[in-house]
Amino acid sequence: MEGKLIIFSAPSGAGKTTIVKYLLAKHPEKISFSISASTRVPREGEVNGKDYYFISQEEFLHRIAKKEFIEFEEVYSGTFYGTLRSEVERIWATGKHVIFDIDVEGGLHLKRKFGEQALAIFVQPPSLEVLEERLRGRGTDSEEKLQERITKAQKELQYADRFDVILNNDDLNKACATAEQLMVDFLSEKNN
Ligand SMILES: Nc1nc2c(ncn2[C@@H]2O[C@H](COP(=O)(O)OP(=O)(O)O)[C@@H](O)[C@H]2O)c(=O)[nH]1
Ligand SMILES: Nc1ncnc2c1ncn2[C@@H]1O[C@H](COP(=O)(O)OP(=O)(O)O)[C@@H](O)[C@H]1O
Repeated sequence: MEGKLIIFSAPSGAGKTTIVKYLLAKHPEKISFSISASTRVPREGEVNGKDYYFISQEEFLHRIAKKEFIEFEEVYSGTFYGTLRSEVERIWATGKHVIFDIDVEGGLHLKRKFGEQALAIFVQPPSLEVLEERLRGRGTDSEEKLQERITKAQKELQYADRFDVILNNDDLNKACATAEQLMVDFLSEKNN
């Protein structure tokens, strides 16, 4: 059985992981997280097979060759991320819908591929300055990586209007409540 796809995309630091985690905690019976494969080094507290499937670049390239990805990207120089077909099928087989935390290009790629079966939400930070503050506050990236994320964010913000919905994440509680409503409405639509 095929379910639906709920896609959250945004520049790094906009708050998509926080919002996705909120929805997963609140609706575990409806949705399940698409665990991406990544060649990134795990952050403090991240668990292999829960946050990501952390794999080597060699294995990633091998899986590209075997056509195991629905989409993949070199999101930051030298770091690959990708959605495994097996992951989406595994979740659908449990009767749940799939929720994604994925970069802007990847989100648009999935939307193009799945059309009405997917809801693509762009999480909009109040400003680039606030985005930078949030990234610094999170404290997970070196100055170099932070600058790379901010440069990429400037480009990504221009793609917001290609998404089905733009979700403002100024007040986190409001953003979570709106995201929940959007999701519940979309999942209750029958004809897609
Ligand atoms: N295209 C694509 N992007 C992904 C995938 N998984 C994660 N990403 C994105 O890669 C970027 C980097 O993720 P991460 O290193 O976890 O840091 P974050 O930016 O703080 O969430 C984020 O924009 C993620 O949403 C994937 O499977 N495909
Ligand atoms: N509305 C908000 N107001 C203030 N801080 C926020 C808000 N949303 C998220 N954050 C914080 O900003 C940082 C980046 O959020 P995160 O969810 O990791 O973003 P992303 O997954 O888009 O990179 C985290 O430290 C998070 O707690």
